[in-house]
Amino acid sequence: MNQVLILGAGGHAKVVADLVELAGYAVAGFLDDHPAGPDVFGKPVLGPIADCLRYPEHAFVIGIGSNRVRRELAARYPLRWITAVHPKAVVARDAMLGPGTVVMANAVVNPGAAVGAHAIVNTGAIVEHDNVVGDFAHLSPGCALGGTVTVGAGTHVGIGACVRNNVCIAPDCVIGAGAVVITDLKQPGTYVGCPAKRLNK
Ligand SMILES: CC(=O)SCCNC(=O)CCNC(=O)[C@H](O)C(C)(C)COP(=O)(O)OP(=O)(O)OC[C@H]1O[C@@H](n2cnc3c(N)ncnc32)[C@H](O)[C@@H]1OP(=O)(O)O
Repeated sequence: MNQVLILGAGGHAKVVADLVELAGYAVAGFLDDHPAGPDVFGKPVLGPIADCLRYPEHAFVIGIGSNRVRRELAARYPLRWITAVHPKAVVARDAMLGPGTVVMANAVVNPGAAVGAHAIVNTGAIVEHDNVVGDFAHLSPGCALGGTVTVGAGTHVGIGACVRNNVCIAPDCVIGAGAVVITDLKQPGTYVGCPAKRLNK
């Protein structure tokens, strides 16, 4: 059985550990620069993240919710990244999931969809047919993308947000909790409300 180490040891890392084990891997422990305690989810925190290079035999996954941090860690460390799918997620047989991507319980990834590397398809998120979801994106719990939606790399779609079919969202956007996106969002930025509008801050 593949031994997996998880980068990060916070709340998201716990959920990742749970699904990684349910997906058939053995979680050896966590690496975190500022852990809250010596163990998480019954597994030890073995050291800071930079120690990952001391474990060439292990496979890895990043259990950190920040899209920016996942991007930085993936660029810094040339590790063997697993893709992990919760056994109660539904992933079409032709859907593509990149390395480091996690798909959580009750999420659905429908036919023709492609999800990039180190993305998070969080609990109950719906990735409809022919969606293209970029690297380091995060689809929060309960969000729904209509058919043929594109979500740019590094974009965070907030909890419960909806995106109309055929809409394209630029990279590095934040879509607020509960937002309803009905037109293309061409500029990076934070968008909230129904219909979603750019937040001027
Ligand atoms: C398992 C997990 O937990 S996964 C993570 C799930 N979490 C999420 O999905 C969180 C998504 N984040 C949000 O919705 C945030 O509120 C953001 C990113 C949109 C905005 O956050 P901030 O930049 O900190 O904005 P802030 O809270 O200061 O609000 C600014 C304004 O936008 C409004 N606003 C903020 N969020 C929303 C929203 N989701 N919908 C509508 N209006 C909003 C606020 O009421 C405020 O309005 P005001 O200026 O008229 O008072």
